[in-house]
Amino acid sequence: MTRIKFCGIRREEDVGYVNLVRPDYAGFVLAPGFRRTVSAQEAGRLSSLLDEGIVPVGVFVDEPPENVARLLEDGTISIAQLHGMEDEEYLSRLMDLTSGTLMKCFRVSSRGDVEAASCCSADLVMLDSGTGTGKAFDWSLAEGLGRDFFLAGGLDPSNVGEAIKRMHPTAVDTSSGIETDGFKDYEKMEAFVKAVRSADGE
Ligand SMILES: O=C(O)c1ccccc1N[C@@H]1O[C@H](COP(=O)(O)O)[C@@H](O)[C@H]1O
Repeated sequence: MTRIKFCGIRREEDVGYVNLVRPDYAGFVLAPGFRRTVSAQEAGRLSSLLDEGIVPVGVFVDEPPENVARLLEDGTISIAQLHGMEDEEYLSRLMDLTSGTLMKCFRVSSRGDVEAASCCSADLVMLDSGTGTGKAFDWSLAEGLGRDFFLAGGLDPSNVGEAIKRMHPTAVDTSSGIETDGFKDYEKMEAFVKAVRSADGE
């Protein structure tokens, strides 16, 4: 079964929707300055309201590794999604500070980005187009990646089925595609999960 990550959870109401619809992962944007940013303290509070089994993920952009490690170690998050320019040296420093799960995100605009993902030392990799822009990248660039990956970027209930059938990702990740007027939309979340399960069944 394809796993599902809903990102950009920022209100108690959103957590309520997540607990009803039950994706595998719930993402909190902990990088400062984005529309969906929440503080570490608020992420901790929201994460504690998640039903058991829904894994909290923190999204960071070039955050000092000590800060990322602290939130993994204190249980605020279980996975750190690194969405900036973090390189192998950064990953190695972070791995010295924590045994928490690391997911490196690659913004795909060339085959080189996909090749970098294939040999990355992080536990998990994500292929995306940007930082929650609602836009897809050219999926044909990702053919032959050679390892499991999370697929993100512009996924919504209308295209996630095609994405699964064509790309066979381990997990699909969405934020803009389950929002209306900038806020999480319960019906779109439900429709997204339904579209994923239907593609899995075909
Ligand atoms: O969503 C954000 O604001 C964000 C900020 C900083 C880094 C990453 C961010 N979002 C990530 O992008 C994917 C895809 O988003 P979308 O579906 O295209 O809107 C999202 O799930 C986050 O992982």
